[in-house]
Amino acid sequence: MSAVEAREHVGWIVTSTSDVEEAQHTLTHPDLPSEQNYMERLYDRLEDLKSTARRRLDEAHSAGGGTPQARSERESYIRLYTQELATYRAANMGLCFGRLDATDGSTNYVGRVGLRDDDAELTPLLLDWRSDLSRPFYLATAARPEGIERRRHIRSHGRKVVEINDEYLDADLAARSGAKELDTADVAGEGALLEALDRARTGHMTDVVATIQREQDEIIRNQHRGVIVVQGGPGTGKTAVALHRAAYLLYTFREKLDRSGVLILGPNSTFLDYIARVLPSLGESGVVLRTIGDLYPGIEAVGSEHEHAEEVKGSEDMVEILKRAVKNRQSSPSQRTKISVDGVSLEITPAMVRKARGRARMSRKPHNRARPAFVDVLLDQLTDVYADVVGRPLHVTAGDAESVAREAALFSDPDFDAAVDSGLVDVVAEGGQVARIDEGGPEALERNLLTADDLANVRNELEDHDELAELIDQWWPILAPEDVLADLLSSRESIASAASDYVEEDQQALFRADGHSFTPADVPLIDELAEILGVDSEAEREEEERAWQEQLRQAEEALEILQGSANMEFEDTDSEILAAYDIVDAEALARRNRADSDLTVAERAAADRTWAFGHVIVDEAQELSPMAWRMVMRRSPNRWMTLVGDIAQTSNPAGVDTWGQALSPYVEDRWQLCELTVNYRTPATITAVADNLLRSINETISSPRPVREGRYPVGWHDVELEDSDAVDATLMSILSSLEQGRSTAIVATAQRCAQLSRLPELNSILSASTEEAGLIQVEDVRRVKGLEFDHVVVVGPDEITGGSIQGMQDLYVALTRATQQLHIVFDGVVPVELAANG
Ligand SMILES: Nc1ncnc2c1ncn2[C@@H]1O[C@H](COP(=O)(O)OP(=O)(O)OP(=O)(O)O)[C@@H](O)[C@H]1O
Repeated sequence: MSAVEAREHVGWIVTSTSDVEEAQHTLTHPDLPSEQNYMERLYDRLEDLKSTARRRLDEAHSAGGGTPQARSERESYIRLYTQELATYRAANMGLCFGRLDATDGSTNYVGRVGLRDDDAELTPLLLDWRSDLSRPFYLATAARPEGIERRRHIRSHGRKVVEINDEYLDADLAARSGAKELDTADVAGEGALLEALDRARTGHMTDVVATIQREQDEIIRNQHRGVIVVQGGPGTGKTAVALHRAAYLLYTFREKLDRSGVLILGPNSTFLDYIARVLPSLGESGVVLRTIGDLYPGIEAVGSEHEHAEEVKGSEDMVEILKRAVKNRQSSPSQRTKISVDGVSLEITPAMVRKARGRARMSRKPHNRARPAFVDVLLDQLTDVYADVVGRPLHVTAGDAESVAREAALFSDPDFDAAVDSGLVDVVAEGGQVARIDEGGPEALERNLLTADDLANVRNELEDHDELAELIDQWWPILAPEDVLADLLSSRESIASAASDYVEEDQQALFRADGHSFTPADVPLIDELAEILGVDSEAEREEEERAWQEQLRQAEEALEILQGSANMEFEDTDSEILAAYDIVDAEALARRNRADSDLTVAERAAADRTWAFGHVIVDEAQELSPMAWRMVMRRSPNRWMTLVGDIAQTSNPAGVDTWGQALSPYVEDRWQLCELTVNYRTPATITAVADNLLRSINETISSPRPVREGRYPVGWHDVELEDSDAVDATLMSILSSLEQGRSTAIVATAQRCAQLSRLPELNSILSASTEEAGLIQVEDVRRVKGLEFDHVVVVGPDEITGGSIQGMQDLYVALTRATQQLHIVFDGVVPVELAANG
């Protein structure tokens, strides 16, 4: 399908095949003055609303004191006006970009934000692009006009309207408007998009709200309340769609999502930085942006990983290995241990510890939360031992006096001899030696000299027993997930024990030296361990709530005391005198110590491992390993998710091969697949080369249709890569041939990047480049996922394909990053997969 056919596919009425230059040619539209007036009116109204929000915000800030209720109301107002102000500020650029003329004669303007007049009827002046009434702006076609007869695209610079293009959805009206006007207008609607696509790229993505296409809009507004998967090739706008969907959902389900938050996960921090401005430019700030590497609160995974380790750690087998690693920390002694309580020596046998461990395991609670069971069973047994030793009358039936005396020492009971003499001790002797001392049976128990209170006291004493506490910490320690993982990965013995069924090579892959920082592949393991251990924010919250109630009780007590003494002090004095209890209530007093009350939902959600997000969006979702899916699914108990990705671009060896396989453990087949089929980034000249490679990766995946033909052929350069001078000279020659003022990425394997960054000529160009003049960067091929540049120079394609298990996919990603020009620098051999075009 040609670029023009692709444009028809996305729903434009194309009556001419003119290119970008022609589309940009602006005819003076007869409505330009009236549209300029309307634009002025909109901006004036926006200014009014901004100053009102600013004034209200100032008032809310300066209002002091008040009851806790007033304080919390004030905080809500501050949040509300801050958000309003951010929305109005964000709407400043390109405030209005469309107009819809309906067949019933009504007219609506479409823009970044909804505006109403301040008349009595609050007449709508501008529709928010996300409102239902705005939908035909994105969806209406000649075949399905949705009650619209004309769609107008308005381009402006600041307040100045610079271009108006009309699309007629009604043939009669188009004819009445005159054929010439119709042709030009129809092409110009397309021109708005082509102009946007042709624009020089900075290091940051921009929103596409004025030019969202039909198939994209259908996904953005998809009402399915479960999992939707957005599959699309490179440049089809998956990221754009994901971000606009977040803005749409926050607008449409504001109340619910304001409370629960939206999480957007991206592949790496460079990518998050690249997309970070899109949502604020749409007026949305309450979204948590994270990578898998920083999704676990308090952990920042910056280490790098060998891909074999990435594969092993990503496999779901790790769940069992981690469980074993935790089990291995639940130990029992190999010998009897003695502790002394009130001068009484108590013996703890391995069997007693094993019994406690068995009971704790049987509780089926996570490790840390099973510890109380372990402690309980151990203390019960020790209390019994104490009772046996101290309180229970014993009965001697046999044995010689000497042996009995030796046993007496064991019991540290000064009255033991007396007990033997009086026949209270039951010693069983064999062969002239004491074989064992029986508990004495039910009658003896009945005669136990310790009361229930005595035993309770003994138990309390055992609870506070330092030596015993240390032993318990050895046998059933409280564990932190990051410590368990660090200990496991840095000990070959621990790995061998926990992963005994792994082959040597896989065990090796897990090992790393002590003190190594965590990698992104470690983070899902830490999260899994947090589950196995029971590191639970819910429990922490309960604990916090208990602490809060305690603070409140203490504050009430303090105020009561104050009140009591005030009654005495002020008995005969002026009743008008204000006492502390008049102006501070218990809650306000207690609240002074509470620091977290001002946190936003996004801040609280980001800090809480167990936060249940209202909606979760995953970009480049094909990169998630089975372990990472487990982690992400925990954040989305309601399974309302938008997963965006392209399985042809999977570079994680543990990543997704098929969506069904990745999702079935969580939602079986209850997920919806939406596909994007048009490539907005890469022109056809570049796509042709990438398509050759795609066929080698997966024959069944069809490549998206490019919307632009492209002005430049792909450049091929045969250079000996080990000859640094030659490489330097080639790169210089390529860079000087590129259109200036545009961004350029030189993409290679990490190893080759290290060589490139030492090339003298290139280095001086790199350090002198600026964003304004067109940034030039050297980028590791593993870091360019999701990004785009005007020009891309791929160095050493065969090194990229041979450099990793997913090398072909990495090269495919690299080839599809350019919006304008692609150059390929190879060393004698062009990978066969590209050769058709070499
Ligand atoms: N409707 C649109 N109007 C204008 N620009 C668009 C539109 N859709 C996509 N684009 C632009 O096309 C480019 C590619 O979009 P995006 O990065 O979202 O694609 P992607 O499918 O996520 O690509 P990849 O999988 O390769 O990372 C971006 O510059 C984006 O702004």
